[in-house]
Amino acid sequence: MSGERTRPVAGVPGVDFTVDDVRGRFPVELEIKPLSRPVDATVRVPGSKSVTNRALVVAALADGRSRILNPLFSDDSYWLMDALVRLGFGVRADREGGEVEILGLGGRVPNEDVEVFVGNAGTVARFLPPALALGPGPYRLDGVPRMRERPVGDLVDAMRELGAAVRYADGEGRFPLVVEGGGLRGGTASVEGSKSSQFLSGLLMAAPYAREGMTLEVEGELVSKPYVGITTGVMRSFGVGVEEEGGRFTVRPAAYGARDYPVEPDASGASYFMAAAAVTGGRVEIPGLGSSSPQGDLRFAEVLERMGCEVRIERDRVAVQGPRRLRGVDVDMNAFSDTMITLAAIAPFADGPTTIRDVEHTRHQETDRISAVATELARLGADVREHRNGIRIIPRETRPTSIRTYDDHRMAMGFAVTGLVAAGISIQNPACVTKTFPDFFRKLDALR
Ligand SMILES: O=C(O)C1=C[C@@H](OP(=O)(O)O)[C@@H](O)[C@H](O)C1
Ligand SMILES: C=C(OP(=O)(O)O)C(=O)O
Repeated sequence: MSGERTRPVAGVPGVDFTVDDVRGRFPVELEIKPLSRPVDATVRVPGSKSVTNRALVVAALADGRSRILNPLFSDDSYWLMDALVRLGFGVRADREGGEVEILGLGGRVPNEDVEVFVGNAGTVARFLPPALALGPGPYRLDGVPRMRERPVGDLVDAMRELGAAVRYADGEGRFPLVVEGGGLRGGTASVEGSKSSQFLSGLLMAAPYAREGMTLEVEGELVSKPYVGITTGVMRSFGVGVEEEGGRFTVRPAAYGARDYPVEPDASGASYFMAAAAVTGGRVEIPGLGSSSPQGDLRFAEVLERMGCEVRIERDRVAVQGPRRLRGVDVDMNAFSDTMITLAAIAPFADGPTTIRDVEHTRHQETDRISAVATELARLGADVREHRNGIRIIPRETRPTSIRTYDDHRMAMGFAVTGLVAAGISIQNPACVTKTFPDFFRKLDALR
């Protein structure tokens, strides 16, 4: 699992392994051998983490049986499914068949007095508390040690404004939390958006079942904006509309309808393979991801285009052809910062500096990402300038390096792409990829 702490899990019917089992199959360190020729591949990436975990929450709140098709099976979705089982929802996963069935209870949470473990999944940590306020409670939520450092206070403040009884079981502003339950009054609340968009998304998904409906006014600059569009899109698909006007989101009392819901491939996961095409001057095609995708991380393809790649985004696929020489870029990645590490990891091979701006919020994620990237790029030989909210990378010749990943899946996946072109790269603790992409190294190996 993502982190050092484990605890007994309820187990998800149809999933016959634990997160620890999967992690145990990885070596302590993995050497990445450079490719002997440019990449030329069609890569099927797993279902989107963000869409999967929204669909699971909304399906549990809907009335009746839903099937989530092509869901992501990884630590982050496992912890959500495990939580739903503990809470008393009917969940049946079929990994081979690529689906999860959820029996939703129309806004009711059946079990009281439940302990929920969220791992290091921001989506589980921030999406469940508002939904749990609807149940009888109490619900105690905890995660790995890093989750105890990640921000949640802005969510708790907004929940309290909406009439939810929620308290900190340990330190103020941090996990673990206790949600007392008893229903959600709703009404108007402000929610701070500058640390994470997940607070707003979590509140919106529970909003239809608040007695007075909900109006949320975003305070501060909302980071990772496209994720809110993913939230409202999933809600709309399950029959509930969100009115949005100038940073004000209104949801009227309503009920989700159960349905079959297909999950599109994960755009953040796809970024590593697009980057592989870019740095090797090769070609990669990602089927199933296309121009109508709500995933902001698809904008990474536009960054590659600015770096000299030829990019085609069609209705149901994305194709990237790498250039002979990659250009450095200056880019604001606030809206799609999960691909920041992917860009940083190929920046050493551009013909000039790359500047990544406005990503201070990534300091609160799996690790302090700006600092982790700066440290490892410097160890790799690049000339790096770290700023409070960004980073500038000036390419220099790379040297063999054992990359530390700080238990951050994106550090492991990003720098594995570096290893496809630089000699002597190995990845420490490669098992951390199980957070969102357990199969990542097998897919990377298939590029050979
Ligand atoms: O809502 C979501 O699914 C996510 C929102 C983003 O988080 P922040 O809003 O905290 O930046 C993103 O980094 C994360 O991987 C997934
Ligand atoms: C920031 C990420 O995850 P989380 O959902 O835990 O915030 C991520 O996947 O890059």
